[in-house]
Amino acid sequence: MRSGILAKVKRIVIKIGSGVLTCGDNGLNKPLMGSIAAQVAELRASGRQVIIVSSGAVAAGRKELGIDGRPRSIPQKQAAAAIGQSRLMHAYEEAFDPFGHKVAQILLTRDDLAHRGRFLNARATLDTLLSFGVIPIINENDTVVFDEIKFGDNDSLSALVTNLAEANLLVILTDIDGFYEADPRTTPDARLIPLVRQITREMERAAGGSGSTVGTGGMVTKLAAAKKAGQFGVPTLMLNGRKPSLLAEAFAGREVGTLFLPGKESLNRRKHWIAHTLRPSGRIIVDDGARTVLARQGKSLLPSGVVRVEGKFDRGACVRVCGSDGTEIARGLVDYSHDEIIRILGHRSGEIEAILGYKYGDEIIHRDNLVVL
Ligand SMILES: Nc1ncnc2c1ncn2[C@@H]1O[C@H](COP(=O)(O)OP(=O)(O)O)[C@@H](O)[C@H]1O
Ligand SMILES: N[C@@H](CCC(=O)OP(=O)(O)O)C(=O)O
Repeated sequence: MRSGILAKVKRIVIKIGSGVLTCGDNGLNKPLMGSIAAQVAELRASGRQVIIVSSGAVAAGRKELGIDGRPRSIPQKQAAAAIGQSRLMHAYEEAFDPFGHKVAQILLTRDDLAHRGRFLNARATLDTLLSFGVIPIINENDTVVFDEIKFGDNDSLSALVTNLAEANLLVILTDIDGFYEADPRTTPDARLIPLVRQITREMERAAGGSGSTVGTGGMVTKLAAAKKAGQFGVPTLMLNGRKPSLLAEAFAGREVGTLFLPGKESLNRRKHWIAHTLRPSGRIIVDDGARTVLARQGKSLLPSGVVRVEGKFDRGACVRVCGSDGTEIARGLVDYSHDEIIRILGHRSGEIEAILGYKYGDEIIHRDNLVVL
């Protein structure tokens, strides 16, 4: 099954973790970067396109600044990223040069992808680079981000880039052989899970944080990324990137690492973007009747099912739709602002115009703009 899946893949996003690219306090692991470049060059020679999402800027910069361990403040981390990012790109240029491949740097914040126009712009740039045969290397723009516009970790970023690029495979290269039934740091005899058909709650509980001083998120964010890619119909292959030829071996048919299969039903690009890239700005609490029809029948959210609104947002904003127990059941783009919803909630759609003096439509969230989670 694996080789069947990998044989069909045309466009791949490869995420490379800090623990793969750096070796302790000695900065970037250039020999290993060379072997990754050789394997990527092989994939390119087989007619596949590759986009890299690379971590490592903070870890590389930290060495240059003489910071021991993790940077202690946000400005320190941002300064480390500023110096490390140029070192990182230089190392990639050197690694790909012997294979005749050019690389290009793309630094993103969540805002760049949450704005539909900028998202499409980034997409056009990616396509153009790929059409010139260049290998795009993406990282979070760590030097300028703050909480509101942050992806937070590159596992999440790689899942969003998979959507951005409409790739058919996400590869996560990390510092461990794959996903284990328990965190191997605390359970040394834990077994590797080679194939995951569906990410369960139990698996999420088995995923721990990062085991190194350079990684962010650990297995928690990797599972979340595999889940997001899966909702877009894309499988995720997690491999040990420290082993120099594993990527090539996996494509040659060797069953290494962990393969996460996508779900049977997948979201289209726009709904995936609403669910995962946009940042929700408020909550709409619905009654049990609305909850059932949204979840089971894929209907629009009408004012009659709304019980309460939390937060302030404009028409067109992305909001969470929650049940009365607070569980998030869906996410969507609202046709009315928070103060308009407060006035029409609990009423029939036919009454909207009489209450507001105007009407955009019958729905608070139209089903085309609603994603059940
Ligand atoms: N169930 C698990 N299976 C495998 N690794 C796990 C698990 N739970 C936690 N981990 C930890 O996650 C680490 C990989 O994540 P991280 O340090 O963030 O790497 P990266 O820099 O590649 O993103 C592993 O080294 C391991 O210590
Ligand atoms: N953007 C940061 C990496 C953040 C991150 O997610 O790191 P990792 O867990 O090693 O993939 C950097 O370049 O240092």
